[in-house]
Amino acid sequence: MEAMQDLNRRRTLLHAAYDSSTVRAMERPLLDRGVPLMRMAAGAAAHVAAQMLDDENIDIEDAAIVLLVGGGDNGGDGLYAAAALADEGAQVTAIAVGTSVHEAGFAAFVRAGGRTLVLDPAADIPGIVAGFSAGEAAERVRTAIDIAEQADLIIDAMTGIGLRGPLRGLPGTMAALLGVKPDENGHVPLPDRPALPNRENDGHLPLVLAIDTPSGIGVNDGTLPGPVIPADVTVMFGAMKPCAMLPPATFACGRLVLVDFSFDLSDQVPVAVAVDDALAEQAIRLPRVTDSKYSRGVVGLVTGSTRYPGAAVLSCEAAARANTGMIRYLGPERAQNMVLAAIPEAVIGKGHVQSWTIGCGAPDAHNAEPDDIQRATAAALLEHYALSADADNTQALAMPPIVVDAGALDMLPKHVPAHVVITPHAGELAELANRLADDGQAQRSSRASHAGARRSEPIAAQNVMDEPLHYARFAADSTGATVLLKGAVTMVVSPACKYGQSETNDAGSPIDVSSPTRAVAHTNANVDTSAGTQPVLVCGSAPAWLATAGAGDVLAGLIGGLLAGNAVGDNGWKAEDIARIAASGAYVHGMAAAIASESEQHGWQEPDLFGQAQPQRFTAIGHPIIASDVARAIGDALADIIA
Ligand SMILES: NC(=O)C1=CN([C@@H]2O[C@H](COP(=O)(O)OP(=O)(O)OC[C@H]3O[C@@H](n4cnc5c(N)ncnc54)[C@H](OP(=O)(O)O)[C@@H]3O)[C@@H](O)[C@H]2O)[C@@H](O)CC1
Ligand SMILES: Nc1ncnc2c1ncn2[C@@H]1O[C@H](COP(=O)(O)OP(=O)(O)O)[C@@H](O)[C@H]1O
Repeated sequence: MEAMQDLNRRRTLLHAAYDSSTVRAMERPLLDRGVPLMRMAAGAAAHVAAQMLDDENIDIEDAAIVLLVGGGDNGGDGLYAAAALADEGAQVTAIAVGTSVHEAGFAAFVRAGGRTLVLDPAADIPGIVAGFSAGEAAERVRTAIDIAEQADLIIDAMTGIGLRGPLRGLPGTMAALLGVKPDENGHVPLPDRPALPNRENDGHLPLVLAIDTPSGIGVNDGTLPGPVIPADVTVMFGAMKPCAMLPPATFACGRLVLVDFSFDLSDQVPVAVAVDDALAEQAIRLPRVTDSKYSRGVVGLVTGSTRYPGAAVLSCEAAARANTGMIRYLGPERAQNMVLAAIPEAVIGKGHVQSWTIGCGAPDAHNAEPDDIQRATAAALLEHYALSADADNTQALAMPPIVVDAGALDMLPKHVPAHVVITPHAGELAELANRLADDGQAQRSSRASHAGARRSEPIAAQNVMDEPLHYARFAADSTGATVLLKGAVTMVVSPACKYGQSETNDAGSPIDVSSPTRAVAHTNANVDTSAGTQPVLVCGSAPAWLATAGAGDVLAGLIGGLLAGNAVGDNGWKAEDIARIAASGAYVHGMAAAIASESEQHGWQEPDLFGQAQPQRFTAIGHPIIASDVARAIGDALADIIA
C-alpha cells in the first residue's frame, strides 16, 4: 500500500507541474517547521554543477565558475552553492547583477574564498564599495561578459519564481549578451543545435546551470518574454513549474534535475501534466473475449484528395492499426484505389462509425476546386456538429467524436462541442486564430505591447510557436473544441481546462481571451466541461525525426482510432476524457516514431530525480524515418505501453 503511494507520488512529481503560487504554498509548511530548504537546494545545485564539470572531464580544482547572482532567494541558493564549489577548490566569481544580495549566502561565499564583481553602482552589499561612475559601470559589464565567456560553467541565479515580466536592467543586459534576446518581432530564437538524447550538451562551453528556472523565462506560461540564457541543465526545487514542460520555455531548460523537498502533493492541482505510459494506457481498450469487429470500434475517414491521395493512405493505415475493428473510407476514386492497395482491409463507403477523422490531405479553401468532393463531404459532416444558442443541440451532442485536421480546419463551425478535436500545427492554428479574430472571437496577441507587434497584424505561425498556450487556449475558448497543437512538444487544451486564461501570463499584461463560447456554454452541457481544473496535457515522446511530411496524417488517423475504441458503449463524452485520449494519441504517435527511428531523443524528457539512482543513459540518436514507418510501428508502440 505504502509502496504504491510512493510510486504514485513519484509519478506525479515527475509528470505534473504547478504554478509558482502553488509551489510557494507547498513550501510554506516546511519553512514554518524550519526545514532548511535553501541549504538543501544549494547542496543539490553544487552537486549537479560538479557532476556537469565531471561529465566534461573538468577537475573541480581547475574549474572556472561564474555565478550570476540576483538579489532574491534564487541568488541565495546560488551563493550557497557557489560557496560549496569554492570550498571544493573551484575558482568562483560572483557577478552581482542587482543592488543587493542574500546576506547570509554572500557571507558564506566570501568565507569560502569566492571573488565578487558588482555591476550596479547603486549596490548596497556588505563589504563592497560601489558608487562608481557610469563609465566604470559599462567597463564592469564588459569585464563580466569576458569572465563569463571564458568560464567552464555559468550558474544562473539571477531570478527564479520571483520573476516579474521580462528581465530588465542589468540582469536583462547580461542575459542578452550571454544568451539570446528578442528580435524586432519579439521572437526569442533558441540556439540552433542538434537535438541530442537526454538533452545532452553538444560540447559547447561554458556549460550553463540554471538555478530553479532559467532567469527571464515565463515561469507559469512557458513563454520566453525577453532575454534568457538557455541552460544545459536546470536544477528545479520542490516541484516542476510549467516552464519545465511548456514550449518554448522547456527547450531553454535543458536537462531537468528535480530536487524532492517532500512537498505534500495530495491536495494540489497541477496546471500541466506530461503524458506517460500509465496515462496513455487508459486510452487503449483491450479486446474482450466476446468482441466483434464492430464492438472494437469503427473509424470513418474523409481524408486525402485527388491531389494528395497519400494522406488518405497514411491516415487510414494509422486508424486501422490503432486498435480498431474496422475503418471506412470515403474519398475520390484515385485515393480509394491507393487506400485499398495499401490496406486491403479498408471498407469503402458510408456506414455506421464510432468516430471520424477528416481533413488530412484535403485542400483548404484557397486551393480547392469549387466542387471538391472531400470538402463538400467534410462540410456536410461538420454542419452536424455546429452548436447554436437557439437550439437544444441534441444532434450535435449525439454525434460521434471527430478529429478535424488540415484542410477541414477552415470549415470548423463557430461553436462546437468538446468532442470535436482539432489538430493544427502552428501555421494552421495561426490561420484559424486570424479567422476567429476577424470574426471578433478573440484578440490577436497577449504580448502585443512588448513584442512591438501591432494588433492589426495577422497572426503568424511564429507568434503561435512563441505563445502556444495562449493560442491553443484561445482556440479552445472561442470554438469549444478540444485543441491539440502539434510540435516537438504537443499540447492539448480542452475547454474544460482554464489554465492560461488570466493572471498566468508572465509577460506582465493579462492574457486577454474573450470567450464568446459563454453564449452557447449551456448548449455544451451534455459534454461535461465543468471540470475547470483540468490541466494542460503535454506530450514530448517523439524524436525530432518525426518532423516529416505526412506525420500529421498518421496522428489524425491514430487519434480517430483511439476515440473509436473508447466510444463503444459510452453514453456521452467528458471533455477531460476527449483531451486525455487525444493527448494519448500524440504519445503513442511519438513512441511509434521513437521505435521506427530507434531514437532515444524526445521533445520532452522526464526529469532526473536528484539523489536517486539514475536510469542508464542511452545515447542512440537513431536514424531518419518517413511517415509510413511511424504508421507501421503503431502496433509495437501500443504493445510497449500496455506491457
Ligand atoms: N521560498 C523558499 O522557501 C525557497 C525558495 N527557493 C528559491 O527562491 C526562489 C524565489 O526567490 P524570491 O522569491 O526571492 O524571488 P527570485 O526568483 O529570487 O526573484 C527576485 C529577484 O529577481 C529580481 N527580479 C524580478 N523580476 C525581475 C525582472 N523582470 N528583471 C530583473 N530582475 C527581476 C528582483 O529584483 P527587484 O525587482 O527586487 O529589483 C529580485 O532580486 C526560487 O526560485 C528558488 O530558487 C529555494 O531556496 C528553496 C526554498
Ligand atoms: N521537432 C519535432 N520533434 C518531434 N516531433 C515533431 C517535431 N516537429 C513536428 N513534430 C511532429 O510531427 C508531426 C507533423 O505533423 P504535420 O505538421 O501536420 O505534418 P503533415 O501535415 O505533413 O502531416 C506532428 O505530430 C508534430 O507533433
